[in-house]
Amino acid sequence: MTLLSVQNLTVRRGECPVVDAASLVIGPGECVGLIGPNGAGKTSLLRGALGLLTYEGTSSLAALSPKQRAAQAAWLPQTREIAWPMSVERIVALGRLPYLARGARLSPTDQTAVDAALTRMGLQNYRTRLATALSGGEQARVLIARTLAQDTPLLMADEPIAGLDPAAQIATLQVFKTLAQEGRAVLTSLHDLSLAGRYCTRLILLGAGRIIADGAPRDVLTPALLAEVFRLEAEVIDTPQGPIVQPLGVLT
Ligand SMILES: Nc1ncnc2c1ncn2[C@@H]1O[C@H](COP(=O)(O)OP(=O)(O)OP(=O)(O)O)[C@@H](O)[C@H]1O
Repeated sequence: MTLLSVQNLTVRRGECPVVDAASLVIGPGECVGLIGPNGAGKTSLLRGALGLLTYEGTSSLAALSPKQRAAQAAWLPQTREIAWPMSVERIVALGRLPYLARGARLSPTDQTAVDAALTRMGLQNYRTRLATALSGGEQARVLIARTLAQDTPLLMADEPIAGLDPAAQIATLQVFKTLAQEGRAVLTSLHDLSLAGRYCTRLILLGAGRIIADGAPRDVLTPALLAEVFRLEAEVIDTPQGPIVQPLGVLT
């Protein structure tokens, strides 16, 4: 079964392709990390695949109606600020909107999904707090919980752990890994290469809009590819949990 199929996806910003003929297929059980330097095209690839940017090529998600797409994939954009003075629980419940008739109240199924999302993100005690009165990292966790409440086969997230403390970063990636183990799939951009190596089942390395490598973390996180794509001198250390990348310097 395929949860996302993208073929020859090209996204242009002006004349220039910032995603250049990218193809990828994601199935249940995969936690896929999208890595690459700043400006490589990670956000553009994710947004293009969702049909949120004009694109050439095909994407199975972009081809769906907005309602069908919302039932297939939850989307966590890079921007994390919560503007609405609502309780944490109500913000998370927004993840259920695709399933609710206009004006309808949450069903027991909806409430179960909201409760499960709050629990997964360790937010049980934040339920009644005003979301706008939380710290940046806490708000980020609330918005991740909102995508979890959407309860979709596929979760797509753009730098979900940016701004989270180390424990919250690990806890969040563990949630993503568990979702994959439960038979869903995750596609997430990440800048922490060691966490990407430890928690993702597969990494896609993007450089200047093109997919340079796509495979098992240890096959993608090589000193040669890190040098070529990130201009990074780095040591890759194998551990039982997966590869750890120790950056040593910048190549000129
Ligand atoms: N609104 C825009 N107009 C023109 N060019 C843009 C626009 N947004 C992004 N770009 C360009 O598109 C390219 C890819 O940007 P994108 O945001 O997809 O990269 P990214 O890999 O997500 O980067 P980062 O790691 O910094 O978030 C960059 O060269 C960027 O300058």
